[in-house]
Amino acid sequence: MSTIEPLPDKSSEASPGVPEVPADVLAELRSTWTPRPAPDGPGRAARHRLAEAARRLVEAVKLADAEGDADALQSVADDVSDLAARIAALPSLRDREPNLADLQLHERSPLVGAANPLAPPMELEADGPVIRAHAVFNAAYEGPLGRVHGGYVAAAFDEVMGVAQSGSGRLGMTAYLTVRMKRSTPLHERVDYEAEVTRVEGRKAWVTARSYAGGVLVADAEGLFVRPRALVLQDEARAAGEA
Ligand SMILES: CCCCCCCC/C=C\CCCCCCCC(=O)SCCNC(=O)CCNC(=O)[C@H](O)C(C)(C)COP(=O)(O)OP(=O)(O)OC[C@H]1O[C@@H](n2cnc3c(N)ncnc32)[C@H](O)[C@@H]1OP(=O)(O)O
Repeated sequence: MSTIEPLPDKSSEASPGVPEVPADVLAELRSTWTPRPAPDGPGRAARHRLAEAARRLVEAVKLADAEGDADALQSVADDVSDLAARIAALPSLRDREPNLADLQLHERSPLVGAANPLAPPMELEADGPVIRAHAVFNAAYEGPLGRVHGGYVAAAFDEVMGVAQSGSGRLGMTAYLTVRMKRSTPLHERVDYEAEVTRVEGRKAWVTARSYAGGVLVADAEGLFVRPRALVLQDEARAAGEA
């Protein structure tokens, strides 16, 4: 757990241009990702454990010293290669229809997914229309020495802001994302995020976000999320059916 103070709560400061979203609509939009569900069985718990072990593996590989014992490196390369083949031979999600638990952001996402070894994983939390998140990036995410790669800085914002757009009452896709990296984002320490919708116009929602390390602002971002035309047509057909 972090020892830093919680970020200021801005959820009561209604932004102009953001419609009030009924609680049941927000809950429905967020049902695929919050709260982080407990594993729905021993297989899923084992899969999460596997992903966590794979995260440690990736970081250890990243840090393995080329000036160390070359034979030992060759030997573990063989072992890891065998292990990859063993895992690939297990029953695969490619072989069946994914269920709801498989599809959850918390399961599969490359940023928050417990089953995805690429995910740090980030933790997400809804606070009214504001989404808060935190993550610790290990050595595998290094760009500048000791600091998080800018692409991952942006990816983390996309995830948090992609979830925060639920504050607009519906979900779209990232049309643009602008990140201002004011300071470099540190590795190995908790980074906090907050994001919220600032404006909604038709199927467009603008979202802003900030990240902090040790309580100090390191980056902020603005993005536009657009509900694809095809989905808007589906929404309208559904609404007409319900009327
Ligand atoms: C859809 C729901 C999916 C959500 C599922 C979530 C489930 C879990 C819940 C939550 C988790 C979220 C966590 C994940 C977060 C990650 C999100 C991502 O990374 S998404 C992947 C990266 N983004 C893409 O791949 C987009 C690629 N682009 C497109 O598909 C289209 O360009 C799209 C949908 C953005 C717009 O296409 P059009 O054909 O529907 O609409 P047009 O007519 O082109 O634009 C509509 C309006 O938007 C403006 N617009 C579009 N793109 C713009 C841009 N780049 N900059 C400025 N304006 C733009 C246009 O000028 C137009 O404005 P005017 O109506 O004329 O005023």
